[in-house]
Amino acid sequence: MSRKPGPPAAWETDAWSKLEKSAAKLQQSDADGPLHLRQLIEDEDRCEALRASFDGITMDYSRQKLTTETVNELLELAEATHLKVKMTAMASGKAINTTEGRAVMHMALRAPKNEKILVGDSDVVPEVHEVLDRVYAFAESVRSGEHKGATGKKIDTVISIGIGGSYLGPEFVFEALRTDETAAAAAQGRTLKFLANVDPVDVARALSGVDPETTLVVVVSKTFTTAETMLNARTLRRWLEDAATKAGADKAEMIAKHMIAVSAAVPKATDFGIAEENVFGFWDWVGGRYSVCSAVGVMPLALQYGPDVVQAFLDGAWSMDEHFLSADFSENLPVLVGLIGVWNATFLEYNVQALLPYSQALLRFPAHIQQVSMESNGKRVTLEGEHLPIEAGEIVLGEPGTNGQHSFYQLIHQGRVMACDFIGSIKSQQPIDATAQGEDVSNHDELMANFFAQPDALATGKTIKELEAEGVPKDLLNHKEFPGNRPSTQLLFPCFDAKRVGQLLSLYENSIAVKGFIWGVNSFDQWGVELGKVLAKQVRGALQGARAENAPVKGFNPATTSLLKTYLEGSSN
Ligand SMILES: O=P(O)(O)OC[C@H]1O[C@](O)(CO)[C@@H](O)[C@@H]1O
Repeated sequence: MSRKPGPPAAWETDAWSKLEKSAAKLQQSDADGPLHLRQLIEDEDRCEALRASFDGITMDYSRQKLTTETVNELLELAEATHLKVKMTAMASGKAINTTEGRAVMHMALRAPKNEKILVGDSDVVPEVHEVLDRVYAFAESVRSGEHKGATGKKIDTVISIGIGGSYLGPEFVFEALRTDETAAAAAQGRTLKFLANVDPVDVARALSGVDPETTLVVVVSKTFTTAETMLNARTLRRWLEDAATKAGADKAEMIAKHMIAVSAAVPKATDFGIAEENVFGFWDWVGGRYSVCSAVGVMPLALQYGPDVVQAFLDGAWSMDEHFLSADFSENLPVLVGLIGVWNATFLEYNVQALLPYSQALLRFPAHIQQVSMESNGKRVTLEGEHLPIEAGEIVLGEPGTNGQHSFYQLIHQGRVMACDFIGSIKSQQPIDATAQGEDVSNHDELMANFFAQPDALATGKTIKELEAEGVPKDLLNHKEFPGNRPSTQLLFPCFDAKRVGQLLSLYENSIAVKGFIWGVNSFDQWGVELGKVLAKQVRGALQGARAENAPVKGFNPATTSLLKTYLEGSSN
C-alpha cells in the first residue's frame, strides 16, 4: 500500500521491533526472575531513573513493567515517529484534525495575553482574551448582584446545561474545587448544578429546590444542535417562562435575564432566542472534549468561584502546556504518561487504564478523562484512513481511592491486569488531624497510606512460598496468592488547588495527544458517535408516529420492532 510522505508509521520503525522484543521478554518473566516487578522495584538506580518531576509534581513510574532500556526504546519510538514535529504542529495551529479540516488549539485558551498563537494567519490570543474578559465581567456582575433577575432578585444559582465535552470537564473542575479553601470561600452562598442527560429525571434533579427567580441557566453547546441539550434548553426555557407568568413578569425579560449561552455557533444560539450580548463564543479549533478552558467551563466556573480562581486554573494548565512543549522527553510528564500508555496498551496488551485519584475532590476526573481519551483515541484507522494493524486506544475507568479498593480492586489484584495511575497529593484540601485525640495518624495520612501501599501490593504481590511460611492452609494457597507484576504510575501533587487542577488537566490532555500521535490516529474527530444519533432520530420519528396516529412501527429489524411495540404498549396502559 502506498503511503503519503512523512514520518513512518510507528510499527514500521526499528524502535517498534525492539519494543516488541522487550515486551515478549518482560511478559515471560516469572515470579522469581529478574524482570518481575518484585525484583525490578528493588533496584535503586532503576527507581531513581524512573522518576520525573515538574513544579513540585513527582511522577514515579518505577512500578511500570519496563526497564530503563525499554524507556530508551520508547523515547527512540517518539523520535522515529516525529513526535516533536507533531506536537509543534498542534501547538502552532496547523489543521491536524484532517477529517474536519480544523486546528487543535485548546492550549491557546489558557495562553497569557502576551503570547502570540497563530491559527492560519491570525493570532487567536486577543480573541481568546476578549471572550475571557467578557465572561469574567458578566460573572462579576452576577456575583455582585448588579445583574438581577427579571423580578429584581439576586441570582445565586446556576444550572449549566450541556453534555459530553460541554459538561464533563466543567463538572470535574467544579467538583475538584468545591472543598478547596479559596474556591469554597469565593463560592459562599452560591450553587452550581449541571443538567446533562436528556432523561427527564435529570431535569427533576436539576430543578429540585431551585427558585427560577434566582437562577441563571447557561446553555452550553459547541454546535447548538445536540438533541439532548436542545431539549433540555427548551424544557428550562418553558420552566422560566412559566415562572415569569406566575410572578407577573415579562417572559422575554425572564429569558433575557435568566438564560445565556456558550457556543461556537453564535447565530444558532441567537435563533434560539438568546440575545447576542448573552452569547459567549468559542471557536471550531476547540474540540468539545478539550473545551473546559473555553467559555464552556470558564463561564459556569467563574460564576461559581469568581475570575481569580478560574484564572489560577487556566494558568496552571498553561504552565503544564509550556512544560509539555519545552521539556526534554525523558523528563516530560505528559510525554512519559503518553509513551507508557502506548507501551501498556499496545505492547503489553493491557488495554485498560484505571485512573485512581486518592482525593475525593477528583471524583469526576476519571469520567472526564474517560471521554477525552476514549473519544480521542478510540479509533481503528490511521490519519490516512488505512486500517490500523495494531490495537490503539484504551478503556478508561476509575473511582477515587479508597472507595475503589472496596469495589473493583479485587480484579486488579487477582484478576485481569490493568495499568493503574495513582494520583495523590501531599496536602489535603481539608485536613483533619486527631492524633492529639488518640488517632494514629491524620485522616489524610490514612488516605495516603493506601496510595503508597496499593502500587506496591500490585507490583510485588504475595507468593505461595510466603503464604506457606505464614501457615496458610494448603487449600487456600491459590486463593490467597497475589501474582504481582501489575503496573502502575504514581503522580504525587503538592495539593489540589485551582492551579494544580489545571496542571492535572493539561497533563492528561497532552498525554492523550501523545498516544494518538504515536498510534498515528486522528485524536480530534469523533465519527463514531454519529450512527447512534441518526438511528435515534429514526426511532424518535417512529415513536412520534405511533403515539400521534397509531402508525405501525416500521422500518426496523424484528428485534427492535418487537421491543418498541412492548415499550409502546406498556406506556399506553
Ligand atoms: O457541545 P455540543 O455540540 O453540544 O456537543 C456535545 C458533545 O457531543 C459530542 O459531539 C459527542 O456526541 C461530543 O464530542 C461533544 O462534546
